[in-house]
Amino acid sequence: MYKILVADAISSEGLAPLLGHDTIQVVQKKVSEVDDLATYDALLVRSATKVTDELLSQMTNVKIVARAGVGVDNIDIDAATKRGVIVINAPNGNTISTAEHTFAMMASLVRHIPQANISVKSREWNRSSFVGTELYKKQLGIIGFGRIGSEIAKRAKAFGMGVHVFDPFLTAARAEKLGVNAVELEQLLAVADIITVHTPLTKETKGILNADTLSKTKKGVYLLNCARGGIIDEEALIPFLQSGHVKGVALDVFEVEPPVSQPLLEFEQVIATPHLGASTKEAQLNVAEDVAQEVLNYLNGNPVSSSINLPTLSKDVFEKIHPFSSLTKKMGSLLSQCMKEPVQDITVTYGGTVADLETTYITRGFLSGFLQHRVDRSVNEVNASMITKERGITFGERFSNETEGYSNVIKVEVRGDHSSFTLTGTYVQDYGPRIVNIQSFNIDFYPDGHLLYIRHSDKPGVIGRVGKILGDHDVNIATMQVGRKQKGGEAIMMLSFDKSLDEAIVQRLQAFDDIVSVRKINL
Ligand SMILES: NC(=O)c1ccc[n+]([C@@H]2O[C@H](COP(=O)([O-])OP(=O)(O)OC[C@H]3O[C@@H](n4cnc5c(N)ncnc54)[C@H](O)[C@@H]3O)[C@@H](O)[C@H]2O)c1
Ligand SMILES: O=C(O)CC[C@@H](O)C(=O)O
Repeated sequence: MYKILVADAISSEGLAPLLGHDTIQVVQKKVSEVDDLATYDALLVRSATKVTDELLSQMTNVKIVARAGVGVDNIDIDAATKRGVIVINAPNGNTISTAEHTFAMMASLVRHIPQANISVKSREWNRSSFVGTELYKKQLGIIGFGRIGSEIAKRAKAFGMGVHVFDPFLTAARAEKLGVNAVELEQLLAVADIITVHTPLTKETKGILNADTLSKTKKGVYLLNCARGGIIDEEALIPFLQSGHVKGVALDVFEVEPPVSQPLLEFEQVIATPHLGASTKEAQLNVAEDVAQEVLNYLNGNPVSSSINLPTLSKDVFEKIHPFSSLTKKMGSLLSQCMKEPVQDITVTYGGTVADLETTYITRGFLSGFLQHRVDRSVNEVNASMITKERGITFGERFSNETEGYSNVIKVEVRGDHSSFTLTGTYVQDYGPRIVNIQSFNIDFYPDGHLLYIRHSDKPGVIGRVGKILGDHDVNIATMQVGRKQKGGEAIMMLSFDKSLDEAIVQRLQAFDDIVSVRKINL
């Protein structure tokens, strides 16, 4: 049974994909009203709930946090990642609503509609105070040209406006396709009659419109922020409003929400809404449906397409990758149990058909399998790279044309303080995962269950003695593979059993002269 906590006001209709399953219980309550936080598998929020490290530490069973919206600034992504909790959002569902809201704010701003509305309702008829400005032929500056920014550009062009955009990640081809003028920030500031911001709030975008950049704008400029509070520095705005340099400002978002003591709200020429960009029936239905479906996918072991802390994969791609990431997880676990010393570096080399896939995900599979024996917290594809780095282990990927006769091959080399260990695996269609080389010994076995890895001398009688000891302890050998490089040199054995071996048997085997080492492995 999966338990899902819906902690903010999310469209009930949109949660339909999660309802009506015998195996899923959906609870709609604020976090503060829940006393069994540790029993929940998934948490769904909008922006009201702050998903902090502290909250996650209480939700010890949570596997996924879903944000029904775009911005994830109310979620501590690093804390979630460290705990192996996937964070997803709903990036597309509220784009149109927010673009339309921004446009409504822009029209309201230049035509003084909110002020005129208050005036008329106060029984005044004061037409001369509300003379506005046309949008037609005005120059619009858009900072941040993603989903919402580009929808605003389309609408601005329909209004006959010139559109200038600043976005360091915007390609010239996309700007040309959308018919906008891609410029540097300074050029945008100099040319725009109206500036609207549509970036996430990051270290780079916080205060992107500040005292310095505002001083480079045209006198009489209008500003809008329907993205995140803080992208326009609220305090820095005040003198520009007082001097009339900034003619008007429209704010849907604030550095502190609700903005109870925000002095900007005292200005007649500042209009505001209470974070309403995404507040339409359509947007709320869209984002709720999107996250509900994604949570269902994740809990059912299927890929999610809008993860913040995991590479996003389509179902097709996931199906291609899954056999390889399962193989590398086993390889990581096997290698970690064979090589019992501190590790400095891990290199995963891909050859053949697997090299064309999203290998970062497959490498994360190896890291999570490897680390699960070395860390005391849950590790999975979400937090594997982060924990590896935290442990000071470097890792990288290589690609090779060498396939050693297989259609696909994954070779891992792990370098430790005193030695290194290599392991090669392949996935054979209709047959499954195989380990085909250990430490340059060719071998062929299925990486699963209870195994024993023995390094020994290639001498008559060694295999017989191993068999006898196991027989003496009533242990049935399920499979046995041997490999050697040359006659009479060192050799390896990989045995599999139906149950885990007692440590005493391992000790007895280890005591033989001709046995170099014995490792008990559980996969
Ligand atoms: N008011 C609301 O209710 C509401 C609703 C939805 C989204 N939002 C906010 O709007 C913002 C944009 O949403 P979106 O869906 O368009 O996101 P998006 O990711 O599609 O677009 C953001 C764009 O900002 C650009 N960008 C990043 N750093 C930049 C920088 N330093 N300078 C200039 N551009 C930069 C990115 O390249 C990207 O193109 C988000 O912060 C989101 O939280 C607010
Ligand atoms: O949940 C909301 O209404 C706000 C959503 C919006 O800020 C977002 O980032 O998607």
